[in-house]
Amino acid sequence: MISFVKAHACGNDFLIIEEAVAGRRHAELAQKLCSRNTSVGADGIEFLERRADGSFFLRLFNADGSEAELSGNGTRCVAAWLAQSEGLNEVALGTHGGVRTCRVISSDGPVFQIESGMGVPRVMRRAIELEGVGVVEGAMVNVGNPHYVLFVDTDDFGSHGMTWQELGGKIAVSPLFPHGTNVEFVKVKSADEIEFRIFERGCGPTTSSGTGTCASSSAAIALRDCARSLTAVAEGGAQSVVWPSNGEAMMLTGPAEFVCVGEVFA
Ligand SMILES: N[C@@H](CCC[C@H](N)C(=O)O)C(=O)O
Repeated sequence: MISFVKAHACGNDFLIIEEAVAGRRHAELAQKLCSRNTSVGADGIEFLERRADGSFFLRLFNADGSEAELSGNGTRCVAAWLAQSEGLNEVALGTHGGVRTCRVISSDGPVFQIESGMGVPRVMRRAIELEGVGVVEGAMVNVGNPHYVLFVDTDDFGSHGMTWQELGGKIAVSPLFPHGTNVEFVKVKSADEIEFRIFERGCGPTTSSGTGTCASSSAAIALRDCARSLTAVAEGGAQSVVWPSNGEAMMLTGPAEFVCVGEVFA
């Protein structure tokens, strides 16, 4: 049996498991335990390593067993857990995408509001050509992990005669991105509000993404003249970002909520 915590951030859900009990089974555990029909179900697993010097390191595995550099929402869920279980109201969490420092702003029962330093986004305008689709105009954005951001103005976020889920699925696995990419479809609603949809690498359509929020927002700020402080609304809810200047870290604020703790056969 493996002990876990389940938490979500705007519906983007994660299991938190101590690295010490993972053995070398990270990918296998992710595939097994993230299954929504046959196990607990989640978009990914955050494996929490406690290092001898007192620092923390997170390894994120997507539901398909692939390892990603980091998750913004998953990191926030872990920060909320460390606040709840160990009273750490500010914590630095190492990830393969860089160290993310998270600070509890408020809490109400199982719901925590947390501000996270998300590093400096890198935005590069880039048109891509997809077989059977044609040219797609968008931007490659790196926020510790890779994203491709497209701006759309359709009611249903579709583009190129496809639903956003269909087009997102094609872009995510295009050979143009050898390591795959997360994909966001962004609508600018006003100077300080965007709405977006997310096709996540290694997991598919999700209701929210922390790094996706940062990628979409930084692209909207850099390429669509949006305000440096804005609200990004996904299907699972809103998060807010502040990006003081292109060379500075983006700050992301949003919720994390505990669902349950338990033990699972694995
Ligand atoms: N939902 C996450 C992103 C998770 C990682 C992603 N699937 C990847 O492979 O990069 C977030 O909140 O950032």
